[in-house]
Amino acid sequence: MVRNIVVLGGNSHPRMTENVCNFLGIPACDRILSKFSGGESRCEIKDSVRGKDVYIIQSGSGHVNDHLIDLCIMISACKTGSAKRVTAVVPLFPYSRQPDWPYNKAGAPLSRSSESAKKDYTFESVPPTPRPGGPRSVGLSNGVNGLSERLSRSAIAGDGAREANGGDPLPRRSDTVSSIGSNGQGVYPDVSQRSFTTHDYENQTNVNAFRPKPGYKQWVAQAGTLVADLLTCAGADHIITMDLHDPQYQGFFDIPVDNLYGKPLLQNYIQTHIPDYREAVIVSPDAGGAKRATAIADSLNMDFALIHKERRPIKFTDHRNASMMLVGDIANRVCILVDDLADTANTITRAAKLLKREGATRVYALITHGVFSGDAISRVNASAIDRIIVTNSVPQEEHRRLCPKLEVLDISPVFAEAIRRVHHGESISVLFQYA
Ligand SMILES: O=P(O)(O)OC[C@H]1O[C@@H](O)[C@H](O)[C@@H]1O
Repeated sequence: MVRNIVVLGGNSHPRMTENVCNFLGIPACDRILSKFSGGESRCEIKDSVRGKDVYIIQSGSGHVNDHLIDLCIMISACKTGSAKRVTAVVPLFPYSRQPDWPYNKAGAPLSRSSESAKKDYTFESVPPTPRPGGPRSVGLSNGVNGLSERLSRSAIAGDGAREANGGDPLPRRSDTVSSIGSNGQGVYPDVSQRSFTTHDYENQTNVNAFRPKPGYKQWVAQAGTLVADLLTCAGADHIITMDLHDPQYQGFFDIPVDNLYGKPLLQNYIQTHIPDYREAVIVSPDAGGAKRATAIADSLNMDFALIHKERRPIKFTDHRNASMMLVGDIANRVCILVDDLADTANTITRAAKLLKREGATRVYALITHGVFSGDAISRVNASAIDRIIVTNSVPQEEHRRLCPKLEVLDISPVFAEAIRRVHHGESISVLFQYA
């Protein structure tokens, strides 16, 4: 039992608050956190925080914007309630991953959350990974070869082209059959009516909305700085988070940020759950995550391979689509994909398909933050991934119910210990070896 600590939970991850309190041997702070009928947040702190060291647990998932504003209000409420210090404990930090500029070359397929899109994934990039003399992918057994053909024709035909036989606008999305309506048109004629993912930035050909206007370089709001400022202005003295997509994001703050690592837990899983793991290959599904993945490969003395998202033109007419290319030999090996985040799960499911096509015997995906937005769980279920392991940096109960391939590693002890150490002014670097 630690003294003078108050742990206050937001609404984003009640299980995490409960676990952390159990580890620390203290009850969670009593509070009301709800909404007024007009939609504004209502926050009342029912226990005294005067002179206390307060830790507010709120993760960046679900209703992210509501949770973010609730976090700001809770921080402010504690500060004005005379708390000595307020630390925001944010296992998955919101708005720390957005691209600062839309890609101006073509890329991955659109992803979306429509109910109608929950089957018939091909996991193909269009065109497929080029291999000298290599065969084209045959797609999954759920049969979308015709679509694959049609889409590759569309890629070659170029922007605005129409199919010779029907004259319909060509379909643009490549990974679900249901993206093509019965009239042959994409089901999302209006970009404003559907969810947006970072893949939309990559694939500007899907929607005219991403075509830059002549003479104007499109400006993308960089909310990361604003969010850092909001938390600091609200009164946060300290941030504890885990596996920031971009570790440099810590520099957006002028208060201390402790960025804990998921690596020791993931590493421990490999050592204890994957038979003959030293014969397996660690794979990064994109160049951005290579450092994270090689760190694990180096620690465990394992081989490493990289999937490179090729966004440059690979032939004259294929100027609009990204392919994934494997760098490294994984034939007849178990592959372990390592990434910080699965959001739409587009990246890892496409990577898994590529790995199986290149001869992988089994594919694991080890991910710190399993956001699984939209139809991601269905996508994972239908994919070539054999086992997917995530931490509970965001709630995983529902995902686990829907996905038999999913295993969850509990990070509450890491956060509880980080809180205890920060409270006592002890070093937290030992947690970087935690397993
Ligand atoms: O493909 P989804 O799951 O949407 O997004 C996850 C990917 O996007 C990147 O920022 C992450 O590092 C990860 O590679």
